[in-house]
Amino acid sequence: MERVRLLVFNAALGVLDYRVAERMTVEYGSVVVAPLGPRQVLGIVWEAERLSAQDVPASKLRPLLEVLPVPPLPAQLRRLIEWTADYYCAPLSSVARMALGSTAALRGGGTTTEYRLTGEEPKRMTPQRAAALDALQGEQGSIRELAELASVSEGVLRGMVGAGLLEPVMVDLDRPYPPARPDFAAPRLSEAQKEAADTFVAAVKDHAFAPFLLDGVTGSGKTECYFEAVAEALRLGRQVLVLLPEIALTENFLRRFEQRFGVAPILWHSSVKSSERRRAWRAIAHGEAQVVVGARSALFLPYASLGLIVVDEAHEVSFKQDDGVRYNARDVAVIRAKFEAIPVILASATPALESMQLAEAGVYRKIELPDRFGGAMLPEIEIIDLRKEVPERGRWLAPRLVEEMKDRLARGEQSLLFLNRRGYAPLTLCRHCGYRFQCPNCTAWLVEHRFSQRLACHHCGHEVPVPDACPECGTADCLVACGPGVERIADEVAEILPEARTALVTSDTMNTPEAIGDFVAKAEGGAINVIIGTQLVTKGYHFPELTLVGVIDADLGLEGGDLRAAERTYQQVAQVAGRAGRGEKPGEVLIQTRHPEASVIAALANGDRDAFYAAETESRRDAGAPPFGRWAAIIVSSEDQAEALSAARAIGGTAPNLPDMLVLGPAPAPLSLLRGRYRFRLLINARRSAELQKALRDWLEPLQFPRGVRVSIDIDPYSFV
Ligand SMILES: Nc1ncnc2c1ncn2[C@@H]1O[C@H](COP(=O)(O)OP(=O)(O)OP(=O)(O)O)[C@@H](O)[C@H]1O
Ligand SMILES: [Zn+2]
Repeated sequence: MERVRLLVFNAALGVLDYRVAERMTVEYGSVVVAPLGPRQVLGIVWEAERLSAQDVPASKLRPLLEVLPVPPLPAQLRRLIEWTADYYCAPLSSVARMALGSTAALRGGGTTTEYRLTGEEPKRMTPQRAAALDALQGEQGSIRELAELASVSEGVLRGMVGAGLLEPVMVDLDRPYPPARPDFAAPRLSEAQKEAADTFVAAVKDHAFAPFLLDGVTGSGKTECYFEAVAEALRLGRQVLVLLPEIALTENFLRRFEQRFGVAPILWHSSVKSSERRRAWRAIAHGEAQVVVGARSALFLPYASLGLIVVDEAHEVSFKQDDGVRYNARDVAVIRAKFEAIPVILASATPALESMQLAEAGVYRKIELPDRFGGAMLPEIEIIDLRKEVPERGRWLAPRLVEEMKDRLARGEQSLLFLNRRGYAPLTLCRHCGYRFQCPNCTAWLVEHRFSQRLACHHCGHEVPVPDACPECGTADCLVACGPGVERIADEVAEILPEARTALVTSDTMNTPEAIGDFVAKAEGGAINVIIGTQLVTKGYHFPELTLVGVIDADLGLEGGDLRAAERTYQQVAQVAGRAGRGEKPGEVLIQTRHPEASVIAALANGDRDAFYAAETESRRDAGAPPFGRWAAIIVSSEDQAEALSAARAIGGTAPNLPDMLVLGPAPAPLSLLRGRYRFRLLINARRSAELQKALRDWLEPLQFPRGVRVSIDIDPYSFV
């Protein structure tokens, strides 16, 4: 090639043409450095006919500067990038950036320097040094990573290097990973498991696109089944990607993987340190990384020879990214499998309605595991009507739930209390004047956190210490906490069962792999009597002694009237209920509610999943909601309210009038102020036949807005705030 078209990493520039310098070889997908004015940009060589660019005569083209020493992005991945940008109306370069993941890795292998403690005693001790010595035991990383870990400045650590307290270690960036062994500890599968596993194994051998919905009740051994498919891919020398919805779950997965295959898988998520990301990215691109487990960002990496994708807990909403490129990793995983011509397994005990519908329609092949493994029974589910069984004043647990917890404690069994609300109380107000603590940057109340003694906004991170007096009327000691969060439930448990050992499981307490690992080990070893947690503990875990689950407030998720509220409530409660009775002892679930008549609560109580899905499907069909119709949102925001409003009106005023598309709004978004930006929203409801993305592009592209205005499109939105 003499002339190349580049997708450059600058959304404003997009596509530019260059000349290939002499003695330089490039291919489609090569990652290159090109001159741009006095600066340099990174770009990917793309098929010229697939990207339109301004026509520049050959004589005016500038030569490329460098081809980076990494394998070219494969064609299948380039097609996936195009598809994603097109479907989600996102800039190509923003999507492509997700494939590069670690820019440092592009510079090739070699070595990097990390630091660790030497074990020397400091001659001069300062509080910062003491903190660092304490926090960095057994750690190794760059100065920046260690500074973050120890919460001290980089200067303090450099001083410690000088004083011989920290020593440099050379790390080989491309040191190989130990190989996973497909037959290390193969389990004996039940009949149903074997049938499922055989189907997956055959599909991996086939090397053809094959989407599966693995629909198995909680505790049926879905993981064991898809592990057989992983083993087959390993035997064939092909790579596997396992997507999990949360970083917290990777810890648990890692241990099970290690037990099955003899080594840990390769992790990919935002908390993996930079030298490890660099190593992982290079191994992935060179085909040496065998099994990668990660959060959704692992989906766009440049696997050299992918053989299987698994999306575990595939119903989870966290697969939907709500900033930057607003894509749904579950859906894009299926598309990637299509481009790669490989099987993809969506595993869940509570599949999304969309996935169920695709299975009904024959697009996905449904594989069912209707029973728990090892003869364990699904738990008994009972309703506590909070209007009749009233908790004591100032408490949140109904007497029956308390009795059952006491009973479990006496028998040495575990209880789990679920409330999807972090902190101590969701709202704090002044008893004297009624003042409510609100976030200055968002339409949201500040949530009290007793452990950190702060009021925090869960949207933007704004925090203030809990004041002694009301900031409005100045009265001292007049603040009251309204409603419960998990910390408050933990307090209540401490009062009711003072001798119980409890664990509080939220993203505030389980914020490192060590903390999660520690919790899982304790819970498995029976060192915990009562677990109190948010949605973080609802799925994935297997504690054989856990026999009682209490749902503190099943109505919480039904507030707000979100399109998927009922479905989400069903999934969350069914998942948390699924933690009970997984071992030999039977499980019991108590659901506290004020609306026992709501169809979702009734379906949970009767264990009638089919009835719930059928009713929910009909109401979606009536509403033209997914999967029968489609939604898209346009969110307009600015720090200036008037500017945001006028931009939103301009968009509303030019809305196309199409027979298969209905435009609602603009209206202030429910979260009308977020991180200091005022937000307005338009909702589009389209028939499946509509050319939604094209209509949106034709509509929005000609419009111009002031610089401070941001307009983002959300296709198939999950969040309606
Ligand atoms: N064939 C088997 N041999 C031995 N143990 C098994 C087998 N199948 C499943 N198990 C064990 O049963 C438990 C439940 O399995 P697993 O966690 O895979 O279920 P799951 O279907 O993923 O459940 P959930 O959806 O609730 O997370 C695990 O401890 C697992 O190791
Ligand atoms: Zn805020």
